[in-house]
Amino acid sequence: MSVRSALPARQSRPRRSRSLALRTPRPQRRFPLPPLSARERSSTPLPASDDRRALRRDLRRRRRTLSQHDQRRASMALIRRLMRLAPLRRARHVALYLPENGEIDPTPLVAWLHRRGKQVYLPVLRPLVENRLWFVHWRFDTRMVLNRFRITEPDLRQSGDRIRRIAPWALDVVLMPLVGFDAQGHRLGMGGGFYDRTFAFASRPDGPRPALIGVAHHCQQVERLPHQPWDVNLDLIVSDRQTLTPATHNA
Ligand SMILES: Nc1nc2c(c(=O)[nH]1)N(C=O)[C@@H](CNc1ccc(C(=O)N[C@@H](CCC(=O)O)C(=O)O)cc1)CN2
Ligand SMILES: Nc1ncnc2c1ncn2[C@@H]1O[C@H](COP(=O)(O)OP(=O)(O)OP(=O)(O)O)[C@@H](O)[C@H]1O
Repeated sequence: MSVRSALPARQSRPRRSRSLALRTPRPQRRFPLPPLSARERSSTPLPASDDRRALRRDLRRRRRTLSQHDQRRASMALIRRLMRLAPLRRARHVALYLPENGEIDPTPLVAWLHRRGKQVYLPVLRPLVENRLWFVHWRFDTRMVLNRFRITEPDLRQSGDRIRRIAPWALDVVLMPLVGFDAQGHRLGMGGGFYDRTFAFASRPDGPRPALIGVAHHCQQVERLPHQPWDVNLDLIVSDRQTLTPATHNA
């Protein structure tokens, strides 16, 4: 399926004026990141820190610097790992995302999912409620729009029979885009708390819940991330290099 073909042309963001950029002192970077070689990019852990915003920015920059070739190779390696996972092989309803900003690309999995009769869902920013997601069935005729973060998502304004939402608890597997992760299974997302809020119910011991699988490039692994009380626990983290089962939570 062509993801991008139906998309509206991108508009460039307004640039900050040079004079403003010169007048505003740049904050001291806590994680100076010199340009990395391809090998270094995928193996250097960043230091532990509680400065989530700075870490988020640096990790986002890190994944953005991957070449198209590295991106494609990482995506294929990720897909090969995902296809082996029992929760995904068993699943009927699978949520993934359209990659932005250097995120590892899970969409080559879609053909495999469809061949096995599985239904694929995409996150949509939930209207009127603060930072929560809906999940909408993604079909060949789903009309797409850009949301306020300029991420492509299904258009909620299309006619009722073409828009099919699923309750988050009814999903079998959710592939969650990570900005960072550590070996304990702690995660760093985009900072909106969208996935944390939407899947907060998954921390309760009873009731149905999807398998939450964080996905990222190997170079997004850091030594240690602090656990926040509201962080949803992941069942697995899969990168292009490893499949990680978080041993303990809240450690
Ligand atoms: N591909 C993809 N789709 C996704 C997510 C994601 O992480 N990746 N989301 C996962 O949650 C949701 C969108 N969440 C987002 C949260 C913050 C920003 C963001 O760019 N924040 C800016 C500040 C924006 C502002 O408030 O002006 C920033 O961090 O600089 C983008 C998306 C739903 N769709
Ligand atoms: N279940 C929740 N209920 C209310 N607020 C929440 C909940 N989960 C997270 N938040 C709030 O969302 C904000 C962002 O959280 P955090 O920095 O952990 O985001 P993130 O995990 O990077 O983002 P995401 O969940 O979208 O991937 C925090 O201010 C946090 O208090």
